[in-house]
Amino acid sequence: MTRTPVNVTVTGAAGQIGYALLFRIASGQLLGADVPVKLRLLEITPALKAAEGTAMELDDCAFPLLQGIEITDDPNVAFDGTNVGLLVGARPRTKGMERGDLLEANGGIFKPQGKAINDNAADDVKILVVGNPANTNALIAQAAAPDVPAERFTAMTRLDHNRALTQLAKKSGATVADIQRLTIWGNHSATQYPDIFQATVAGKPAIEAIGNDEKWLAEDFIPTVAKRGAAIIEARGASSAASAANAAIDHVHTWVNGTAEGNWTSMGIPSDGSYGVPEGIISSFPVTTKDGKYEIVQGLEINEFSRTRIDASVQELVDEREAVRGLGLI
Ligand SMILES: NC(=O)C1=CN([C@@H]2O[C@H](COP(=O)(O)OP(=O)(O)OC[C@H]3O[C@@H](n4cnc5c(N)ncnc54)[C@H](O)[C@@H]3O)[C@@H](O)[C@H]2O)C=CC1
Ligand SMILES: O=C([O-])CC(=O)C(=O)O
Repeated sequence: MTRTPVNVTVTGAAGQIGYALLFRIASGQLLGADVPVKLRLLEITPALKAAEGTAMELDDCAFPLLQGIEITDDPNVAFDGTNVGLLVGARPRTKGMERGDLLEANGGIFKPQGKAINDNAADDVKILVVGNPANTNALIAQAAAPDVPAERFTAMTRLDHNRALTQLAKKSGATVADIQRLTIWGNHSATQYPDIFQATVAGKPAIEAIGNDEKWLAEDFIPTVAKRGAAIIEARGASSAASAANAAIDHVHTWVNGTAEGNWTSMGIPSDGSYGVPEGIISSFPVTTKDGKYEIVQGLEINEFSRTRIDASVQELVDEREAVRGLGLI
């Protein structure tokens, strides 16, 4: 193996998503079956021992691509030379809690981590924020990293995208592989808007594939996707973990390796003002990726049904930005 290993930092490594994520990274599913990796695990001091346990298990897998594991409670060490940073560590939402409740507690985590990324990461660093509220946590980290290009900070809405794919596949009697051009717009929260108006199912418009059932769209599909996180908490007694880890793998893999011709994905990215989304907020958009870069899909027609819902979710992001500004976090 002659390739230089890629440094991948995972925060919250001893948590439930960390446990579902690290083994997949080490086995080559994040970056490719021929890309060696070095892992840096960041945890809070009381969780270091648990992180060590996970590292022992990683050792015991004897992954050929895994060229080192470092465990630390110091963000400056964790992000030293980082090429890919997965910011997972945060306080998960528990029953009855909305994401807004988490802004302040998690802001205190993402500001110092953004600074550590700014001061220590590799020039090509790519950041995915998973920890909730993911979009605004990404904004906080980005604001603390003025020397890193803003577009390197992204937030995860791929889990929402994947959830929407399956719901649409079930309704239309197709498989997820038949579906293209689905979009999640806005915030990773209950206001998010999963948009099927541009989507196709086995080549035909998705709206036709669901028998033009707008009632299902408005009253079933959208709330099911948008509130899936809460439904998982209700069912499992804990927030989604394996599916979240899977979506993180998908997000970074697509960012690095590209979208398929004719298709796109959804990523939370800093808005450039496209589709009337205020510049600077980290909102989910339809994006294509190529050569490690992403671009917002332009020129889509947004109907009235979609416009209202995109605007509502974007407004929530604007309000979250105001809230963290008020707290001095950006
Ligand atoms: N964007 C998305 O689609 C999803 C986001 N999430 C979010 O992901 C986050 C993590 O979820 P879980 O792994 O289930 O939580 P968890 O509680 O099992 O693990 C979180 C870990 O983060 C660690 N941590 C806390 N503060 C830290 C800090 N300053 N530095 C490093 N590590 C720190 C904790 O010690 C803990 O081990 C939560 O915020 C959750 O809401 C979960 C599912 C989907
Ligand atoms: O809802 C939560 O707290 C966890 C999460 O983000 C999700 O499953 O989408």
